[in-house]
Amino acid sequence: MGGTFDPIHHGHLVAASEVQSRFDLDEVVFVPTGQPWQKADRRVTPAEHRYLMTVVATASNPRFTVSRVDIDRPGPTYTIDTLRDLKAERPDAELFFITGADALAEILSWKDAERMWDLAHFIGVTRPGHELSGKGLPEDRVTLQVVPAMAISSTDCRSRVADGQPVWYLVPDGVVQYINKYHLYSDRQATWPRVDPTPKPPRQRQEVL
Ligand SMILES: Nc1ncnc2c1ncn2[C@@H]1O[C@H](COP(=O)(O)OP(=O)(O)OP(=O)(O)O)[C@@H](O)[C@H]1O
Ligand SMILES: O=C(O)c1ccc[n+]([C@@H]2O[C@H](COP(=O)([O-])O)[C@@H](O)[C@H]2O)c1
Repeated sequence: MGGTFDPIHHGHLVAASEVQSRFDLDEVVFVPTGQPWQKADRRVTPAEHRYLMTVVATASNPRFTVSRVDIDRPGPTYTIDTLRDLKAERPDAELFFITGADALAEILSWKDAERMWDLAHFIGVTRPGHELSGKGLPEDRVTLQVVPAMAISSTDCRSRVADGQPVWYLVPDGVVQYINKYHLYSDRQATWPRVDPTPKPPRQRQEVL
């Protein structure tokens, strides 16, 4: 499952868990994006923070792992490269790519979209507020899957932190604590690519989380 994960939330985790169970997958690999080129118009938290929050969020599930392939590859992140890198690491694996309804609707705008179908089977999952459709996509390479509705977005989580609202139970507890520890989102200063996951001294605004 690829994503910017800024931050990872329970919508991502429920979707991944549901698809793992439905398709009896051995492993769900969470792949945080390096440079999400279709989000170039907004600030994105340094990749190292997003990667570490994803590790924290998935650590307790033995079937969940996190890959660095996208954050270690220079340049814009393209799923065609993600799939090639994962296939190179796991030559015998059958790959499935999990994507939400909103992302699936844009998939034909992705780089080399027509070449992706040979590399993985795509699972489009339901997401509140978005219509799930496989229209225009190859039927034998795309499966639509209903998952429990979680009306959560990373955008909303970031806004809540910035506004001093809680994100408890929208994201895993460890992610709340990670956000608090590194003061993410509270002052909107964590901009890519200035990566500095070094703990900063505690500040007054800690109590907002
Ligand atoms: N609540 C959700 N339910 C189902 N799928 C989701 C949900 N949130 C995100 N996804 C899917 O997870 C993948 C990664 O999403 P992403 O990291 O961009 O999260 P996001 O909440 O959409 O972020 P943002 O609000 O910053 O755009 C995408 O395929 C997206 O469609
Ligand atoms: O390959 C592309 O051109 C492409 C364009 C936009 C998004 N993606 C991938 O789609 C996944 C979800 O992306 P996002 O931006 O919604 O978090 C993530 O793995 C991205 O790398 C891929």
